[in-house]
Amino acid sequence: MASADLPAPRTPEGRDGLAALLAHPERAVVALDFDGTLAPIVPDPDQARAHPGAAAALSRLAPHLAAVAVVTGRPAGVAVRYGGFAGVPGLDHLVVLGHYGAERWDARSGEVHTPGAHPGVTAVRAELPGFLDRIGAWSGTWIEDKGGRAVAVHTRRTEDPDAAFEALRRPLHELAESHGLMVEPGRYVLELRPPGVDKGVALAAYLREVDAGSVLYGGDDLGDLAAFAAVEDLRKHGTAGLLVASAGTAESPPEVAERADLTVPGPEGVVALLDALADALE
Ligand SMILES: O=P(O)(O)OC[C@H]1O[C@H](O[C@H]2O[C@H](CO)[C@@H](O)[C@H](O)[C@H]2O)[C@H](O)[C@@H](O)[C@@H]1O
Repeated sequence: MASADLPAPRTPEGRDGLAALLAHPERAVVALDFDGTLAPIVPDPDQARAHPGAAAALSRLAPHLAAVAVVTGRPAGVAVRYGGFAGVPGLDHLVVLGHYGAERWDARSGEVHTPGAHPGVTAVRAELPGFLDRIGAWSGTWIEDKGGRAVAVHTRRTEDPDAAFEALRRPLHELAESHGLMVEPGRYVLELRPPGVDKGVALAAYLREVDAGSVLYGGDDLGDLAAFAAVEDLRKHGTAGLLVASAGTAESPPEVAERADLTVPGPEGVVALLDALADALE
């Protein structure tokens, strides 16, 4: 049963995706990015927390669905803590795919499975402060240490975050390449991490694992486009999918909203959508 509060996707594929979720929720997966989608963007990544209604909305929705997952660039354990996802009734089967799918936390076990430190990341973590000094990175450029699987360089707190970001692109690509890493660009952040997995690879594998009949994926940033591509590919092969952009601020990458079937205003809009879906299914 549809709810009056459910927004209508603007594409036929999106409308099919929503219809499939509502018709057969027991086969549907809802997968969401963390920063910018479930959690409002803030200047300090350590201060990011899920929207106050996020865990509650997910916990209302999850019992009706095949699965709920969070797919994030964060270490899985960090997303679990900042999301307040552990021990929430209804979220006892939640899965968090962290580090773009390299790590996995399962609510069932409470454990994180990680491939462990990557030697290239270990080397870059040591080299990066001196490297940024040498290339004259803008004042306010800041290194986020994400453990052994990635290191992120942020420009949000510089005087000109766009210029500081552009100035870093090439040198960081060269540094990453010299250590067998890749650069994942995001909102005023360039992340150096091992290649081989992305949100699309991780999402597609998870959907196969749970034998999903349909999927809703929501994201806000460039790293989410790989997951969008995975859903677009599944749609070509008969699995219905709804792509949701969490957008609406000047810094939201336009590519995300352009590719989405439905755009909602940031984490507030995402939580309202989850609640509307739960209303429709209850
Ligand atoms: O895949 P996500 O869940 O979206 O995580 C991607 C990166 O997000 C974080 O950075 C972003 O959020 C910060 C806190 O709001 C913000 O300050 C920063 O400008 C954004 O780019 C995080 O810090 C990264 O490690 C993640 O890779």
